[in-house]
Amino acid sequence: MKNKTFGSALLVAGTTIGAGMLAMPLTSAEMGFTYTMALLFLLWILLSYSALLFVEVYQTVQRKDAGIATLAEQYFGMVGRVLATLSLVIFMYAILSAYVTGGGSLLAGVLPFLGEHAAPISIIAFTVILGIFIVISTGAVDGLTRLLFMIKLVAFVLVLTMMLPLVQGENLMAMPLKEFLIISASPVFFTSFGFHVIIPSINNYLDGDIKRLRAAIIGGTALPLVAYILWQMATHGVFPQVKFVEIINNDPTLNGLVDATYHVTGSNLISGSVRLFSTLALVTSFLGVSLSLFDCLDDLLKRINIKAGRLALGVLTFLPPLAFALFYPEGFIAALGYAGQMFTFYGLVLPVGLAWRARKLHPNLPYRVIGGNLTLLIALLLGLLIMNVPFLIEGGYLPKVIG
Ligand SMILES: N[C@@H](Cc1ccccc1)C(=O)O
Repeated sequence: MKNKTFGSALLVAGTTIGAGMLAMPLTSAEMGFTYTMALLFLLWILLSYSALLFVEVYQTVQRKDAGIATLAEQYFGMVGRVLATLSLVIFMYAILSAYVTGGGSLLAGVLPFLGEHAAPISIIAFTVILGIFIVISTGAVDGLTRLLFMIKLVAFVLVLTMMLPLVQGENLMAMPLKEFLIISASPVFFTSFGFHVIIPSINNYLDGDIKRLRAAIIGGTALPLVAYILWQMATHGVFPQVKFVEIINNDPTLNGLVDATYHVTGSNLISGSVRLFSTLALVTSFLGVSLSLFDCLDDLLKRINIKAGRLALGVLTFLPPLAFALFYPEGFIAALGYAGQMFTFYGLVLPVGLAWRARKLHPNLPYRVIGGNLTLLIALLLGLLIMNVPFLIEGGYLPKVIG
């Protein structure tokens, strides 16, 4: 594979742009575009910062294939290893089960001749076909992601060329309908910028070259930011806020949004493009998360001195989400409810802790993320706040949002 840094940046962007992007406009409909922009920038900075903290800490690893849980053990002992492993593995199994279910039902839609077995067959086919690439190698996943990401980009540009000309300046001026919506919406936006599980895989893929890892992360997070801004501008700008809120109250799903855009643009092409785009968003994010889980399990097995082959690792990666999707969907839906919390833990609280310890033990590391202890503290506090937002909404302290 020629330029691995470019490929890694696309793996980051591909993992990031997933289901979250589709949920975001529904979550922020009542918030108005200005506040939406503010939240996008703030969370982009926060999550790029935490990813770069991982890069900083990766300068101190002993093996280039060390996983996040190995880093946690290096700095926080067995407690760190166990907490990191649990939050990573449960998070990834839950999100993969959701992706397998979603991908399966999309596939079943084009295979109706399978009759009553369409759903399970499609779920299995979706997983096996994509799983093969994971089992082959990271290079194979890189190749497939490049291809799919390009098609995804074309579909997205098509959506934008149809929607952006209809944007009206006054729609973008809308203010939040309730106070503190920006806080309520933060977990959905936060998870939308998530990709951190893939850092160990690309660190290994780039042979532990910190400069290239850093470049891949900066490039790979800039792309989603631009995509999210344009997407929010299109959705917030096409509809007056009252209408936008009405749409999502009638059907708070992507389908509702697609139908509404179809009415405004009068074009069938828009529904097709949004559908193609959302399918590919799901697939590229699935590829990124599966690759991450595969490497995370490898890291765990190495720790307990089990040498598993790629096929066995593939089975361990895909069998549980398949089983959940086929036999016990309630299980992963329950786990998914806590996905945001698990991600805030390993994606923000943990890297802050790691960097804090690493800076004490290795004060002269060549690369250091800007900002000192105060920045670490602010990031930690924001992480703790975002982690508690669902409880604050439940307790009635914050307004409810979709997502
Ligand atoms: N950002 C992904 C979700 C995700 C979060 C964290 C890690 C990996 C994936 C999405 O929007 O769907």
